[in-house]
Amino acid sequence: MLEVLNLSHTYGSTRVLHDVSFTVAEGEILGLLGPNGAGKSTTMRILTGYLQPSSGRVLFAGKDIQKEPLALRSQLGYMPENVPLYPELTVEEHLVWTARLKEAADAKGDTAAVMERCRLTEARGKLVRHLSKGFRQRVGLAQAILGPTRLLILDEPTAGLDPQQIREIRDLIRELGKDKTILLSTHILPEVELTCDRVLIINEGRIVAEGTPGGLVDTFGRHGSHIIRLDVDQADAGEALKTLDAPAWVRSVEVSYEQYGEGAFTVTTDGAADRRADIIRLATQAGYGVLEFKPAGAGLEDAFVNLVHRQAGLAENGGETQAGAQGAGS
Ligand SMILES: Nc1ncnc2c1ncn2[C@@H]1O[C@H](COP(=O)(O)OP(=O)(O)OP(=O)(O)O)[C@@H](O)[C@H]1O
Repeated sequence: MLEVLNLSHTYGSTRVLHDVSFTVAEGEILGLLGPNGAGKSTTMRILTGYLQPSSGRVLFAGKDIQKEPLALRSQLGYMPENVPLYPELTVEEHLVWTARLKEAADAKGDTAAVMERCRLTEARGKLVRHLSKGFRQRVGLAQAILGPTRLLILDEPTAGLDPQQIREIRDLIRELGKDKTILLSTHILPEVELTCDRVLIINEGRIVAEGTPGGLVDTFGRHGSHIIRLDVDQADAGEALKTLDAPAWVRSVEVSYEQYGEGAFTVTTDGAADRRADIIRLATQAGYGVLEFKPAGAGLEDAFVNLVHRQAGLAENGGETQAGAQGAGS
């Protein structure tokens, strides 16, 4: 549905996007995940036509949005990071006004349906200035889906919400995802794990990995820390630790008896290769029995931290900064 081709962007003399390319397929919920300043908002502003890229193209249903902006505008719902709303209007007045701006034939009818969908009906008479942040986000989402919207672009939709509000907005996004294509940005990992079908990880203006949340965990979980539990007691922990710490590719070993039980060690490798078999071999060749072996905290968070660290390490060593991780699990 959306094709992003070689986008680059420069603010003044600072290049913040480097040759960013990806596609968004019809019906999917795609997450753009990256730390603060990675270039998420810049990418989204370009996709919505608010910002002209320094170079690159965006095609919506095959049409170049720079040449034919209306092809996208009428079918796009955009929720910026801070939803601008008029505080002196009620929820309903605001949405009817938005529906009229979007040239709805039945502004009141469409508003009623959208308020129902976004669970705003009970708050219809409230002034926007009296709404909680969670309700303001719902009004932002309601505005975005009014009209013939097929594609929703949501910039940090849960930023600044409390845990209950976050859950409600996530549920709502998933529900909207049943009949809309959604691209959302976030720097919060559980967000993509819980909401998205596919994830792009962006760091320093580059797409450094792409895949399903599970696929990325699988790929990058191999390179991080692992828990190994051996048949050694407390007294022999020092000797076992020395054995595990011997190879140059081991970055650190910690005794983790308290967290993971007697005989447990956390082994962190340099991330350059999959060392799982090597760690087990190291222990067994030294005569230890391996009782348990598992990745330490194999969440997307570890995957993400590993990836960003690896990218930083490669850059320091003058290597290629693109981690070449595209396609993991997708
Ligand atoms: N209008 C601007 N002028 C100059 N630099 C900008 C401008 N907007 C953003 N930047 C810079 O561009 C880089 C990318 O910013 P962007 O807002 O796209 O990142 P982000 O991933 O959305 O981060 P955040 O979550 O913090 O908003 C940052 O270094 C930021 O300081």
